[in-house]
Amino acid sequence: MNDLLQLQVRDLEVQVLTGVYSEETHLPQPLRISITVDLAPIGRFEPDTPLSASKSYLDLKHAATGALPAGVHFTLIEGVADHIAETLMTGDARIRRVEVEIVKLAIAEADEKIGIRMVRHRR
Ligand SMILES: Nc1nc2c(c(=O)[nH]1)N=C([C@H](O)[C@@H](O)CO)CN2
Repeated sequence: MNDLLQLQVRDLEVQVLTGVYSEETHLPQPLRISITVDLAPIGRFEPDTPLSASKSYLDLKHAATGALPAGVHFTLIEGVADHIAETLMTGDARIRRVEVEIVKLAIAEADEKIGIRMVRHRR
């Protein structure tokens, strides 16, 4: 069985211009975004192992915030997920798999969670 290091950011609330319908196409709306990235870990992390031996989980947060293009409307939240996955994959060749979950907060009528989970593997 292969060893695995997963980095995560969970429940990040981000305002994104997204939506299929005309009433959604002008204003950003809140998405709750969670990301998991799979890496092959080094053989052992010692107390003094530097960050360069792993990957900063802050890079995941950046992919879902600052790296999203301002002013671009994503018709589907799948497009948001793919932009995040591509930012992470192109930024670090060690990443083997990216999982992005997005909940569209504005459409919940009670406490239900409506959205997607996308998994992209490096090819
Ligand atoms: N798979 C998806 N289904 C739907 C999306 C989406 O982005 N991906 N979006 C909508 C609408 O924008 C909806 O949220 C507005 O109420 C519907 N289905």
